[in-house]
Amino acid sequence: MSEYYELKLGELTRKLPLIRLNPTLTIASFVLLGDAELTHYAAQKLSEQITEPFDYIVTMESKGVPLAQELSYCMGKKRYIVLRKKVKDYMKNPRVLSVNAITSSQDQVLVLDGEDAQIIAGKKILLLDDVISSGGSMITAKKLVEDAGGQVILQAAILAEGEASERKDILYLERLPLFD
Ligand SMILES: Nc1ncnc2[nH]cnc12
Repeated sequence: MSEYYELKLGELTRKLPLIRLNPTLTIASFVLLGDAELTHYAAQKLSEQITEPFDYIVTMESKGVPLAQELSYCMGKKRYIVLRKKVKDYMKNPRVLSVNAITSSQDQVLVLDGEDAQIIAGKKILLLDDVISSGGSMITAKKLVEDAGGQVILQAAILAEGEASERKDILYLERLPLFD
C-alpha cells in the first residue's frame, strides 16, 4: 500500500501521509496548519457556496482557526469565535463540554468563553472546521452554541471523511476516505 493519499482540491494537490490510528483504522492525515495556499483557496471556494446569511463563524482549536480567519475575511466578517481545548485563566464563566473525536486518544473538551457566549446569543452561526469525520467535535460545538442562545444555520468544512461524506446536512469541498 502507498504511504500517501493524493488529495485533489480544485487546482491544488497534496500528498497526505497515511497514519495508522489503531489496528483497524488508518487515516490520511490532513494538517491544514502552515498551508497558507490551501487555507486561502478553500476559504474562497467555501465562500462561493455559502449563500445563507450568518452573523459569526464559530470554529474550534486548532486547525479550524486559520480557516475561520480567512473565511471571515473573505465574507466581510470582522470577528469570529474560537472554541478552545482548555479553560484559560482569562476566561469569564467558561462553558466546558466533552468531545468524542477519532484523532484524539485522550479525553477532549471544547470550551466557550462566557464573553463569547454573550456575543453569539440570538445570532446566526456558521460552524466551521477543517475536517468533519465522526462529527463529534461539531456535535459538541453545536451544543455549546445552542446552549448560549445561538442558532446554527450551517456546518461546513474543507473535507468530509469516511461516512461524513454521505451527510446531506453539511457543506464540504471534497471527500476524504478512511482506510483499514
Ligand atoms: N484525516 C484527518 N486528518 C487530520 N485531522 C483529522 N481529524 C479527523 N480526521 C482527520
